[in-house]
Amino acid sequence: MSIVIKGGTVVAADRSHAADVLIEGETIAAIGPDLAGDTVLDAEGAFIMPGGIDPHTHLEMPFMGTTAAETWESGTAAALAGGTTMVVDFVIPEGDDLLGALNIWEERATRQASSDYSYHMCITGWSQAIFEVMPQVVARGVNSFKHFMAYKGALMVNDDQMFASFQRCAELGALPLVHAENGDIVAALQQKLLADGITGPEGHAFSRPPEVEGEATNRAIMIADAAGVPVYIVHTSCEQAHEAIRRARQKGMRVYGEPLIQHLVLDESVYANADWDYAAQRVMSPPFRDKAHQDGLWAGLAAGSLQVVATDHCAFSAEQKRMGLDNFTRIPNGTGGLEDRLPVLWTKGVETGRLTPNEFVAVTSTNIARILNIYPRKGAVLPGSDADLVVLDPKLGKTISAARQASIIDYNVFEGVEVRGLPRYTLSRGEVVHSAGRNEAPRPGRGRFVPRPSFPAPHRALSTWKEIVAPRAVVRDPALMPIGV
Ligand SMILES: NC(=O)NCCC(=O)O
Ligand SMILES: [Zn+2]
Ligand SMILES: [Zn+2]
Repeated sequence: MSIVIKGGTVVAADRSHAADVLIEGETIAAIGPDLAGDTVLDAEGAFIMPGGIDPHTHLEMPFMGTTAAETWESGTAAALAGGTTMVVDFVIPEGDDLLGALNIWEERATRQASSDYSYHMCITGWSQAIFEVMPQVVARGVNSFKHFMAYKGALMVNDDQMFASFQRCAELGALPLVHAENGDIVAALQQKLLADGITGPEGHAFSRPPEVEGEATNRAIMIADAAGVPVYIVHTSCEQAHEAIRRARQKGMRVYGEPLIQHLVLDESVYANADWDYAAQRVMSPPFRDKAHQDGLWAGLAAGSLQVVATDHCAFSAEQKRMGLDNFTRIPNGTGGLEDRLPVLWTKGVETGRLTPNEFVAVTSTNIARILNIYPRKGAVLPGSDADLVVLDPKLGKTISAARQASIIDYNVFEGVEVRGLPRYTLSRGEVVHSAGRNEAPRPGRGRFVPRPSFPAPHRALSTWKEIVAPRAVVRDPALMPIGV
């Protein structure tokens, strides 16, 4: 059984060209003119792209005394409806039990996911047990470890713990990820704001100014450099953090930055909204910033100093957000975006000329697959690649509305935004899993785990260079040395 996608323009990260795409089974078999297959999908006037990969989701995440309401079933269905064919979710262990947590995530995902998926493992403390189990996590296809510099008293790790974990990542050929905000200063600012009588969602933004993100980003990069490992900074939201990443890259460090679609499009004015629910539903960390920061992020994506656009999809219901009605520090942090990332980025990025279609593909799919070591199985339109594809129709549009979304959340932070560039078709491993205008039911259990092997090459390059430039004692002729007293 084969499928041919006919009449479209193939848009890859490096070029665009008119071609048909032939799919046999789960993979792309051929790309070229006049291909034939059992089933024909019309791509006239549309772009054939690699399916989106969201490298940053928290489906059913236990956090801040509750659990994110978006399930693996609804979240992955929402992803496919929006053209994202793979998600990478964060496993949060309790204490040292990394493998136990991985099993819990595996159970949920295997049962519910309709898109493909993979995991990052979170390091929320440090011990000999964690040191010893990290290779087993890598052996199970999880090659990235996330560190929270924020959320003091909960998920936060200190510099010495992070340094130890980064060194272990270097040994294992694994990639450390960092949530970079100075958790000590955030906690102190939160207490000061509450004492000053600021209890509403605006307090959340005041307690996390760009400086706390910039400082932590610089520190994370310094620690990664000392440990001799590349580093990936999640949800880069401001110029201070971007500047740190840009400067490190100019110095030759392998540092990656990930803006979110929310930070690119939504700004801090939401927290001043008179409607408490509206403001609280937009509480996430880091908070939304002003236009100057947004302009910097867009420029970084075009210039290549930032590589990835993610969502950090961590979606709580309106009721859950009300846990912080009289205290902003109790509002569960997180927003959604899985279903909207591609169309919003297309509309606000490509249609405005901030990004080319090829850059769009790079930051939503190809760069992510490369950084996470699953390219070209994912993130590519090439013979042999998984047939995870989006036929994106630049004329197909909608007004975003929670009332019509696949996500089960009862609001949408992009409510009312008009977008174009919707998927005419989404294909996951050769199967049409979404067609425009049809509300597909979730297909729990069809998604598959994508193992990500360790990738020692960047680490080896770094350690080779570090060895060459390592400090060395000067060998002096004893005959020429001054005589000691
Ligand atoms: N970002 C956020 O507010 N919630 C999800 C957890 C995290 O990534 O920090
Ligand atoms: Zn985070
Ligand atoms: Zn996150």
